[in-house]
Amino acid sequence: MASHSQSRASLRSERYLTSAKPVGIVGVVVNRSSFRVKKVGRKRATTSGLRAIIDDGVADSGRVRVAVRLCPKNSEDLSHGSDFVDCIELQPELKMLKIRRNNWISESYRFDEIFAESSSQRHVYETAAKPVVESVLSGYNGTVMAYGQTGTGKTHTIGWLGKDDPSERGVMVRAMEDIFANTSTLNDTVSITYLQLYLETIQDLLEPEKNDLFISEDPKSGEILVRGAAIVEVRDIENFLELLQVGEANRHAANTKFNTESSRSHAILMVHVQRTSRGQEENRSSLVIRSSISSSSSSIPIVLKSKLLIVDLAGSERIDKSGSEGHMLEEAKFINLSLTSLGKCINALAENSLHIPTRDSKLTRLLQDSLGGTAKTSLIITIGASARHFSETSSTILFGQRAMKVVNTVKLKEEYDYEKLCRKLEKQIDHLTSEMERQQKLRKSDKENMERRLKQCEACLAETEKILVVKEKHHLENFGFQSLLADTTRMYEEKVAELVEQLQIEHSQRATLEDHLTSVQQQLSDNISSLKKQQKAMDELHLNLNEMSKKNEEAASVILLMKAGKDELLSEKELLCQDLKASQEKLLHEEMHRKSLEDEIIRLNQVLTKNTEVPKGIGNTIGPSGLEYTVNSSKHGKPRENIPGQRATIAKIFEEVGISNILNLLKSDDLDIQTHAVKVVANLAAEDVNQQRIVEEGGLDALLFLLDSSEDATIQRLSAGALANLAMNGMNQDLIISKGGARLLARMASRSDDPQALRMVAGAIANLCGNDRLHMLLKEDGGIKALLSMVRCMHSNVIAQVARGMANFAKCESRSINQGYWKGRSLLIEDDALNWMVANCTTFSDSTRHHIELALCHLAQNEDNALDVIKSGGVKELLRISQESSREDICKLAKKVLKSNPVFSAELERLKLNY
Ligand SMILES: Nc1ncnc2c1ncn2[C@@H]1O[C@H](COP(=O)(O)OP(=O)(O)OP(=O)(O)O)[C@@H](O)[C@H]1O
Repeated sequence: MASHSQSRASLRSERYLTSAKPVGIVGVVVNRSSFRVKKVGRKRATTSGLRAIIDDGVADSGRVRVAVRLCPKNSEDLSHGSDFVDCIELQPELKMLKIRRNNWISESYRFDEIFAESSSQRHVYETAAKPVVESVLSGYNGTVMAYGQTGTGKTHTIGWLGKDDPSERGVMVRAMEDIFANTSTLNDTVSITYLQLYLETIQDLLEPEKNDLFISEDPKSGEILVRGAAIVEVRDIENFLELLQVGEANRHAANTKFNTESSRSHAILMVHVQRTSRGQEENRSSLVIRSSISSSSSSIPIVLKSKLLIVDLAGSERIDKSGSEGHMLEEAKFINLSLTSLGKCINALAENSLHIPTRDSKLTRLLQDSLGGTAKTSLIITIGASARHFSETSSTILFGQRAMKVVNTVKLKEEYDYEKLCRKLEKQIDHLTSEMERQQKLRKSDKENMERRLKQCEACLAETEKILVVKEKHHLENFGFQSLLADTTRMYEEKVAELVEQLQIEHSQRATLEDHLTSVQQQLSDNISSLKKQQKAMDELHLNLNEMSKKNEEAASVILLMKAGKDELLSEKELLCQDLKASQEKLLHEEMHRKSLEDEIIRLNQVLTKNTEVPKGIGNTIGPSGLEYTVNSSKHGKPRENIPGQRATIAKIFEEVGISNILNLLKSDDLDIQTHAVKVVANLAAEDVNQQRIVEEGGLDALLFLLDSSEDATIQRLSAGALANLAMNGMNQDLIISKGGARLLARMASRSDDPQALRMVAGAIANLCGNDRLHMLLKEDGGIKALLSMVRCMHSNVIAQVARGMANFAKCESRSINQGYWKGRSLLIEDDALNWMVANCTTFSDSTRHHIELALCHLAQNEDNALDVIKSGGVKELLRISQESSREDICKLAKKVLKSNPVFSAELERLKLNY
């Protein structure tokens, strides 16, 4: 890739190419008859493809090949058709043409190709130009040139763009198409330079400001260069066409007699093709330099550079005939000068002259390489058939004939990319240098190791020698010492034996002493420990003694105290005995008194019972207190005590017996006494004055206890009656509820079927209903539900109490609402009392009915109950009450209720009822 971009860069400027880049040029002379290029897509063309191209290429002899193309007659020719006959006769199959001077004289000429008027552009290109293009793709220089009289079709043949009709494309466009098709954008570059030679001045047609460009020759390669000319890289055919059009627009043209759009300049298109090959280029025997490069450089890219010149010469015509004047005359002179110079060069080349006058004109200079140089050249001469231009046609044909004699020496040009080679070699050198350094280091360390080991060996050797010398010396001395040593040893052994003996004696003595010492020490320590023990025992004895004497003292004082206490106790005992005796006497007295009281109570109860018995057929009424009073005489006409009389009797009992004694009797084990006591308490509770004392003395608790625990139905009924009486008082109501009285009453209501008992329970609950503060608690304890449930016994007295309770409840609730203490749907309705009221409004006795009516009116007063009242049919009932109730106040109340609430009026309207 790097080398590729390098190649591109090197093509941007010829100056750079020729002066700076270190390239090696390999000149190879080849002598091949023809070139064949494998046609592959430009993008697919590969390096190996290029190599194949090069290897397969076969060059021709190198002679300039000349083709003749006959131009179709133009309008002018046709208009002069009658005056002049054609002077040209073609024999394409023989590649010959005949030119007639007159009716008698004609000359025949053979050319490489003859193109008739009808020859297509494609045929002309493929026959005359394509071989040159193929050789260029193979790395050789090539030239395709058109020469001929003005208006004979040079530009048509060479430079026609064929924009409207692609079949009309000329050599330039077709050549570029082939080049693009056979090169790769990856490895190859194609660039162009487009020049015109006008009035002996070279102008860049792509950058027209570059005028009067200078021609030079590469001293090494002999290549002709135009300094400063733009070399524009071309990507594809479209890109080329654009550039060509730019160039055409800048080309100088004028209207001549012969051609209305005559090219007055020579146009030279230079196509630079650079192809890069990579990989193993081993078999290039031609590469002399290869042998001087090591085998490792075999992958160096080889760059093939070739150049294709496509030249559209200006028209060759006789000045007098062309009708040029003034500036155009100047033009014509210059054109003819350059063409004449071209002719001269060709003549010289054809005659193998030593001197070729290429420097006579810039045209010949530019074409130096194309004619007699290293390029493969194809010349297309264009002629007209009209005899009018016999002279020009004849000279053109002669020009072509001479050109056919010019022989070129085709050369292949390859370059090595030395920079890349250098880089690669430098890399190898670096690698080898580092490898060498590494080896040197290894060798150095090996050498050091060896030297160190050698030194060690030498030292070892010296040491060994020393040891050997010493050993030798010792060996000699050893003899003298041995006898002396034996004597001395003997003597020492004897002395040692003596000493050992002495030592043994001393040792045994010492052991004896040590044993003695040990036994003495042992004895001593035994004595000391026994002394210590004795001391300790003494100390303990002392302590015990002290404690005992202390305890003795304490015991003596306690005994004294006890004695005093005993005296005291004895006197106390005496006093207590006296008290006990007195108490026993008192107790006896009280027992007797109690007995007499009990007798009295029994007697009184009997009296009371007799008095309160209700003869059959006579209804009882329940007083506001719930206590039963006889209100009528007995059936037998026997006069009864009236209520004040009873009260007086009870008050008398109360005064005489005392409330606490009576309440004590409630706890009696005797059921009779208990029953009588409950009766008395119940009757006492009917009096407001007694109620407070009964409650204060624990009467309420005792009654609730009996209600809860007694299994006797009479006691339960009487207790309920007593509770009913106590429940008349507001304060008691609070206490009854707080002590669970409502729950007990509700339980009794659900368990009992005795109408008398239920009447007491209903009376008690009805009294509690009269306290609006307790409504919620009463409901929560099941009081309301219990009240309603008792209607099941269908006993009028019970129902009367139930109705009274409802009236009480509804009235109090209504009052609370009015006072703002309560809001919302009635608790009675929640427990389903309303439906019963509506259904039973007219069922019972007057007093019961009044209670129900009142209850209904009060419920209807509450707006929140209105819908329930309507739903239950209560409106109709209210209307009836307002109209039919036997109590005036209830009638009024019902009317008021109906009037006050518009929903009732609406309901009445709906029912079509009037009030
Ligand atoms: N083979 C051909 N077939 C059809 N038309 C042609 C052919 N040759 C030339 N012509 C027509 O003849 C006219 C002149 O041709 P052209 O401009 O190519 O001549 P020329 O030789 O380049 O002239 P000049 O030297 O003055 O530039 C053009 O209109 C061109 O189309």
